[in-house]
Amino acid sequence: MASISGVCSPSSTLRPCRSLLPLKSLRWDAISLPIGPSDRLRHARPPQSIADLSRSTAAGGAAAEPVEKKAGAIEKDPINLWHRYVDWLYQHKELGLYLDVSRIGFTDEFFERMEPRLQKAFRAMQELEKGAIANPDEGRMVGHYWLRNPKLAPKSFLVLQIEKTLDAICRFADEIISAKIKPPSSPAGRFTQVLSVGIGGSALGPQFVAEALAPDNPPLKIRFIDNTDPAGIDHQIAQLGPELASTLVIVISKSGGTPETRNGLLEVQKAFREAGLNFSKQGVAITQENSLLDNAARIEGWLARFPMFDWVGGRTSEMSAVGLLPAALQGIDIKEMLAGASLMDEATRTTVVKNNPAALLALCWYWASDGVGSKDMVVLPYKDSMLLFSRYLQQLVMESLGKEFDLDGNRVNQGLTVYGNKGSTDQHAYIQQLREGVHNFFVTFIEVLRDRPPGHDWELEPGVTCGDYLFGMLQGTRSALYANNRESISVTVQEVNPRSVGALIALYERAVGIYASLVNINAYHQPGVEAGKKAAAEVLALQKRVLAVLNEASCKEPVEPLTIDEIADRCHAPEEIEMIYKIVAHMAANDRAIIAEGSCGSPRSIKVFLGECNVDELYV
Ligand SMILES: O=P(O)(O)OC[C@H]1O[C@H](O)[C@H](O)[C@@H](O)[C@@H]1O
Repeated sequence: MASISGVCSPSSTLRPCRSLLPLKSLRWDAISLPIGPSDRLRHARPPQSIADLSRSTAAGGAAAEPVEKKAGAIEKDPINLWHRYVDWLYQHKELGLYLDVSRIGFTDEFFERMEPRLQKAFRAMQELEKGAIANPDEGRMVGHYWLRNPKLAPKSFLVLQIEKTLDAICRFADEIISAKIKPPSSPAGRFTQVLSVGIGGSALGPQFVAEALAPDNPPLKIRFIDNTDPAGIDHQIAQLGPELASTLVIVISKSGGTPETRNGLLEVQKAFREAGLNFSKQGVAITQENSLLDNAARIEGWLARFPMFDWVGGRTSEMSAVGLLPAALQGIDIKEMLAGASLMDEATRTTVVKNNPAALLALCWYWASDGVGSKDMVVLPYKDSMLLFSRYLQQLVMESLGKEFDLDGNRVNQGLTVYGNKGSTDQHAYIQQLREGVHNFFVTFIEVLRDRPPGHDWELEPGVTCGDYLFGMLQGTRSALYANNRESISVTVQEVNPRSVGALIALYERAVGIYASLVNINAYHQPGVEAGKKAAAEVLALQKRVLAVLNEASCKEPVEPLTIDEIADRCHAPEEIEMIYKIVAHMAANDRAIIAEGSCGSPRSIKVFLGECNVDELYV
């Protein structure tokens, strides 16, 4: 197809038609929203203080209760602080994991007041583990805890399913690594690369674990396609180059119908065709039985298919085939990951709050963010390999806790914002603001005691190693923040290994579940995600209508160029005029046979027609 992008070239600048209202001029009382019974309480006036904020949400029906003003709770006396540290320090001996909550200033009264609600949360968790429908909106059980202890699953067929799948994963990974299963036309004679295609919960766990645990020379190297960005996909495929012939493509999607993942698959399949390779001999699907993906993989005879279970949510799927197969292919000991998670699960089942690290975390989050997400959680692992932990937690925490309604249907707009990268790198980026700027966060430090494998360390100056610096940076930042009343939690592990990573995942999964109970929300659904997906589908449907209208006008003799207003009119979508302009600009920038004459900066001046019309083309 001929394509001319006219003046809508990349250098054209798109400007808003009118200057936007400065944010400063927005006033609380100027915002008028539809007010329902619970809205009325929330919107009556802006919250004046932390306590007000909690109260107003509680009044709206949420489980959040007011917490007292916190300034007085920050202990500054070093000896008292040491006592607080010792009194509250949690240790899991077998895992070598510590949790220090001493730099969160909750009071004994708060702890006692929360006790009954924590007991309620424990009971809810026990029911969940026994197979209750813990995700009522979707009518689903929530069973990720069974994955690391199948005997807990409430039905014997579930136990079998879990055990059978784990065996199949181990066997398949062994056969791939040992080249018992080979790609048909690989010069290497074995699979050397994994290309994982998936998004959200079907990517973040495998990405985090690969970064944290893959050995320097894994049996198979892994790379990811986790978006529908064509340039990103091209980059991954180009990086593989001729090694595409030795690449195992794992397509991961619980639903089997996520558009980004489908697109990634179609792009990869095209690359296989162009390279003269047979995709089905190198493709593996991880998805729910009978999903679109599962059916395609079965009909096309892909190399293997592994199940995802209805009762495992995407963001808690790292210990299912989703996380275990990619990990096993990189030579990561997945049984150790499961063992670490299982040990942590046991530890977080205790109903003695002080001995339950997940309950302590949930309690700290509640205290620090007033039970309404008023402060963000900055996650700072001081270890490069843990870089993606915050990104992984972002989905686990924010998709689970970021909810508009509570379980009783009250509007609560709950959530807990998570961000962070790693220390000490971030000390040279944004710690300045954390120390001195807006006080809207609390920190979680992740400390790893072992700097390097034994026998590799050396002193770069007398008595001091490189790792000592990292340690010093962490401790220094923790102290400096606390001195300025900025609270923090510290989680310490001996080293980053499959066991500790499994334990950390399990710890945060449980903490999220307990916190969700404390604020009375469903942690296991994601209704908000659907709105964006629906809107995206509508944009694509509109694009087809635009193309149909343009095609008709461009098939006329002479060709009839149309203004954006005319296109909107002929699409019977005058209210979509801005979106139509954006569709035209996007297609024009991508050599899509659209000719847009005029200036992109003046949308009304544009006249559009197709470089080629197709009388037979059906766009709708
Ligand atoms: O695994 P899939 O069905 O492809 O879903 C991938 C992701 O899709 C959505 O965005 C959900 O909000 C995520 O929770 C999910 O992990």
